[in-house]
Amino acid sequence: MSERQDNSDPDLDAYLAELGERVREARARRGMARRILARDSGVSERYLAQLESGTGNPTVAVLRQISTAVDYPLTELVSGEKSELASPELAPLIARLRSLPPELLPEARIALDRVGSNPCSPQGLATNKAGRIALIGLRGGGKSTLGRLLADRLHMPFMEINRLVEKDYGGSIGEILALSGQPAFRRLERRALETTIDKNKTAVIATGGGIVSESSTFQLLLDRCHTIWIKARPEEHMNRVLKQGDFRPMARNDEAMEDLKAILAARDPAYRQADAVLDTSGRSVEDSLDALESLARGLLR
Ligand SMILES: Nc1ncnc2c1ncn2[C@@H]1O[C@H](COP(=O)(O)OP(=O)(O)OP(=O)(O)O)[C@@H](O)[C@H]1O
Ligand SMILES: O=C(O)C1=C[C@@H](O)[C@@H](O)[C@H](O)C1
Ligand SMILES: [Mg+2]
Repeated sequence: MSERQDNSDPDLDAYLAELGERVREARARRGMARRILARDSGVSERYLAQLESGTGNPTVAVLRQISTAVDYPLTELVSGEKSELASPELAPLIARLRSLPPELLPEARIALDRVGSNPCSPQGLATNKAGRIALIGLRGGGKSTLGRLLADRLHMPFMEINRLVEKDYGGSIGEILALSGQPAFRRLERRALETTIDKNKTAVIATGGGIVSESSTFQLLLDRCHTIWIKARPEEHMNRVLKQGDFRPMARNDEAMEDLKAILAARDPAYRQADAVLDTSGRSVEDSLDALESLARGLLR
């Protein structure tokens, strides 16, 4: 990697500032603290900080290491031109189509044609969701607290994806991320979701905050569950996460609040795709639960 030799080119300065912003956003969408990206990419934390602030002039090799670690296309990182892969609506669709065996592609095309010609089709798709309610959103929103209580009220099983992942792996989420890394965690998360959907026609499912960062897993969730985004003000997310004794996916440092806001902003377009939204800011658990129950009953009707 090379340091800037001079700063006399305003166009280059603007480009490097935008490049830094894109790296930061890709990192936030994955919920990776800078320290973790440094570990996974092999690029020093200090250099990443420089790059993100627009004062580093990275080589292509360095950008390639970063793009692999955050699993974001190198060409988009460099060019800033958003292809379909950067669109939160299109990317999961494309990922889903790519994952299909070739013999199913004609059937997929026919299904897509039907969506285009039949404005009532969302109702048809909703039947795939059966009686499953999935709660999504950043840590501390209240997915576990409210999900368990909602399941009691609706007389449904309560499933917690992170707990299923831990059971499958035989260790904590922290250990999975430290010992096996993000990609392994995302594969376990996908498997836990598939099993939960296969085994439960009705359930309240609490997901991990980062499930939206893996397009194909998120698309599966949107297709097969009624989804509700449980949100709160950034300060409340932070206070609640702190009370639980760890910071993930933020880093334990002075930038934690900045990280949290960046993660929320990067994931906002994905979280917004939920079928309903519940804001728990400044509300009691009981009050939020009542509101959640009425949203859930509305979706299940
Ligand atoms: N209105 C509210 N709704 C839900 N939880 C609330 C509310 N007000 C305060 N809380 C508290 O906030 C915390 C929410 O934590 P919880 O573990 O349920 O969140 P989560 O979304 O499951 O987070 P994670 O992604 O870490 O699993 C709990 O300690 C809960 O008591
Ligand atoms: O928001 C996130 O990126 C995460 C949230 C947690 O539930 C865990 O799933 C993991 O720490 C990642
Ligand atoms: Mg939880």
